[in-house]
Amino acid sequence: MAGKDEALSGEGLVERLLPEATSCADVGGGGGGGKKWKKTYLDVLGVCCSAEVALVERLLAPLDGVRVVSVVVASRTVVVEHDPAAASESAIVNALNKAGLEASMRAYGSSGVVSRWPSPYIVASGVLLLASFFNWLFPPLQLLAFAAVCAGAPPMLRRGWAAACSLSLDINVLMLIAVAGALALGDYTEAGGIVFLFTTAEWLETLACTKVPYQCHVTVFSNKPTVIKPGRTLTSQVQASAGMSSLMGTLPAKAVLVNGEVVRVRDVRVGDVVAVRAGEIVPVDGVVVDGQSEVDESSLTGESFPVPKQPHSDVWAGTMNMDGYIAVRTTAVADNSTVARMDRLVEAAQNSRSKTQRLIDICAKYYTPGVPMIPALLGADSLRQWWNLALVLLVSACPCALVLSTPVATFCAMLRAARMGIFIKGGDVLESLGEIRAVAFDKTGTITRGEFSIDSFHLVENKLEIDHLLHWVASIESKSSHPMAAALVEYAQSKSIQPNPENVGDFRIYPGEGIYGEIHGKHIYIGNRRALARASSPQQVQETSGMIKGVSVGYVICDGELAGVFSLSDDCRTGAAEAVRELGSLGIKSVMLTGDSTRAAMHAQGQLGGVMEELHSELLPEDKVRLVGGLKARFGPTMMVGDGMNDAAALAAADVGVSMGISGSAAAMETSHATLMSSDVLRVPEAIRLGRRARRIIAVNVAASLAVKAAVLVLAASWRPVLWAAVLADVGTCLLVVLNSMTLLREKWKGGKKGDACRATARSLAMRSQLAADAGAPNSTAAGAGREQTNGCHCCPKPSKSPEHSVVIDIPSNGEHKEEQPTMAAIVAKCCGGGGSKKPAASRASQGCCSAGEGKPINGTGRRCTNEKPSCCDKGAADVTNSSPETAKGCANEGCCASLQD
Ligand SMILES: Nc1ncnc2c1ncn2[C@@H]1O[C@H](COP(=O)(O)OP(=O)(O)OP(=O)(O)O)[C@@H](O)[C@H]1O
Ligand SMILES: [Zn+2]
Repeated sequence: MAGKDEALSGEGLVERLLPEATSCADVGGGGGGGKKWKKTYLDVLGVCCSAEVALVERLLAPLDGVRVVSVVVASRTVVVEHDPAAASESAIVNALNKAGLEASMRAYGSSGVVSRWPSPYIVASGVLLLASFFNWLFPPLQLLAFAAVCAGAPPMLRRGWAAACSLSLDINVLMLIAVAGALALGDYTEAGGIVFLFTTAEWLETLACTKVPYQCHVTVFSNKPTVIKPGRTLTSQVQASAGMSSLMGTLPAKAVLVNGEVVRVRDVRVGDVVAVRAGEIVPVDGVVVDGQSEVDESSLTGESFPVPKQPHSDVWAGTMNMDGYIAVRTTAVADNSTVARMDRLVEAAQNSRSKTQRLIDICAKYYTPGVPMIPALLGADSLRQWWNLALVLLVSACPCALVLSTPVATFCAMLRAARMGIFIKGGDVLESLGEIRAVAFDKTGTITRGEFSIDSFHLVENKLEIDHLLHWVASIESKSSHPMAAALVEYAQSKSIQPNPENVGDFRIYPGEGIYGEIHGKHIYIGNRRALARASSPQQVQETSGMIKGVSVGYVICDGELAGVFSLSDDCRTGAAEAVRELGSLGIKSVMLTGDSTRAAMHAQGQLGGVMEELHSELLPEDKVRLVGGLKARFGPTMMVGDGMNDAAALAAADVGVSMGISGSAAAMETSHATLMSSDVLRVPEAIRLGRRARRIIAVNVAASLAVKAAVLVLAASWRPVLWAAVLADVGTCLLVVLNSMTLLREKWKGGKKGDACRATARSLAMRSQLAADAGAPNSTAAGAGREQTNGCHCCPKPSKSPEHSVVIDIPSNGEHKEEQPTMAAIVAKCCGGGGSKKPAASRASQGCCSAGEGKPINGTGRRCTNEKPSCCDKGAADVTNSSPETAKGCANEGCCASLQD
């Protein structure tokens, strides 16, 4: 990990992309000569296409004290890293404004607020042009068209002049030449028309580009914490939390420590405890240490329902505390918070160019100088016609629409993805998404929840005391982040054995095998058969084969002797089967790659209803890489979805690597090309669909801009060159391209369908009931739900409303709302194994209904709990052949699942 960080900063990526929040930090580091570098964000409305990028760079580079300039065309943002002592912000703004680029400092948190009204130049030129049309009443009115040119041209002149000075041929210059030509021909109306059309189109385009997500932010969130009124629906906030690039702006500037002290968010240190009241935005990433509440995480995960929080829950900066009070112990400083990291990624993504875009940029470079050469080749009847033709060609030489075709669509698609809780790290990734032919899923933590429950834990030959062994195992596992580790620690705790990680020495991780640690002088390995083979004699390996049956079996080897054996199991995520089926309907192959045992892979496959086309188990990290390579060769572009350390290499090797969840492993998130912010696997097919749509839209954009250009040229050459038509075609296609790209944003997300609401309710309710139970509320225990309810509930209560409505959750204003929930919650908790809550394994097991089971045919009867049912009840029947008392309780599953089969 350290090596990775170095590699990143070595490329200057981290440094280049310091977030807004750090703008005052000294990032000079070495070699800065004591200079304080600052990052300033500017809204530059005059940035219309990539042609202006060079202009901005040429304008700012000569300024003393400016270090790095980056331009984000799609959002019209210029980011300047500078030394405020040498180059002040106003100097930078002035330099850009001298060229008419309409630059302004971006206020903290706001972004690109464009005036809704056209500038006075546009209005004046429009009115004058209109008046000139009445020249049939009074011929001198013709001169008003000339006045219209004079009124509308100043902004064009300023920008064109700046471009000309830096020897670049941008659209302003082309248009000005056309206007001058029309005036020279005495065609005042035509000249006035060009000026008016061009300036109006520019304004409309700016409006379209900037209107989209940002304004919602500015209006809904302010830097001051907004108090959400009871009864207000969440959807407005969902719409508001559109783009991650502007999410940083929602962070409060100040945080309140529990002792009442108000500090700047930047000054909050790791380990500080901050107080977050109802309606406030969580200012830092951390862990809840006190209080309970529901938090709206839609800004990060795209999931529009509140997530209950209680002590030990993780919370993230930028999410909103909706009701209740929580005290949060910080786990990262503001600049390192998830939202800050995502912000940097999004910015980097916007700067990176996709293949298509690079190709188009190259073509555009030759296109502009190439087009005006054509009239010479065509030949014209008269000088006047030649001249007209030349002007039309000149206007058509602007590749604006072509250049805009890709970045605007990419930008909109990435915003759309961000709203769905998918972070895509660049246009290239988006393009690859649309080409995916095969998807490889990791099992643990991706297809399954990664919340194991221990089905059995035995001593072998009773040489040791179980309490001692459990204490050692729990102590060593406390140092591991593997999902199995958490289950083993919880299991020990449920037997009142507390782990003592401080006593563990020489802790080691063997990828794909297990872990090792030394405690109280004992050398202990915990892991699968590979670990057993590593730590004990081949004879012992032989003896243990078939000794215990279970989904996943683990061994504890103490000083070279097998001391304990345990079995554990994990349940598939809700929606996993549906996601794979949807991928199938898109013509995409799905395979499972897991480091876990073959039995575990089969078990998961059973829960999924056999939807996976291939299963590969007992893989080492390098095997996953090899298999991803194989998939690429066999099927074409391949996506890998994974969560763990053991997936990092495979994620990097895939065409698109997708990491799961903000709480997934950091290594996976760093190496992946995209991140699902929630643990919803259904977003995988949705992301692919979005990628395909983006590709289609880009293709339409490119085709339309080329076709319109071609049509104008053909018309001009074969019939009559009409200058204003050429201008209209040019600016019109620009606008069309922008509007077409924006359809990517507008469409409602349909991916969740019925499952979305089901899960939302399930998770939220199950955890609420847990909260209520903890608080000792009456009639709220899971055990309170009757059996007949269990049978009748078909596992997850179906939402009664349409999916679009069901994500609108009214925020309860008082306690009444909560009181009617426990019964529902109890049903959900009972049926759906806790609906994803991180409950202790023991309590999950006690819910009986659908907790851990076996996908294996029951006792040779050939009956199998196959599941075409909603996947929250995708739990197999119990393996009744297992004589272990711990697993015998699994028999209870049979009843529930069997009843659901009918
Ligand atoms: N901390 C641990 N404690 C016990 N066993 C472990 C531990 N870490 C790994 N193992 C064993 O090694 C196996 C492989 O682990 P690995 O992390 O490669 O895959 P996984 O997470 O189980 O599955 P997947 O590849 O689907 O995520 C596990 O199935 C488990 O048996
Ligand atoms: Zn995993």
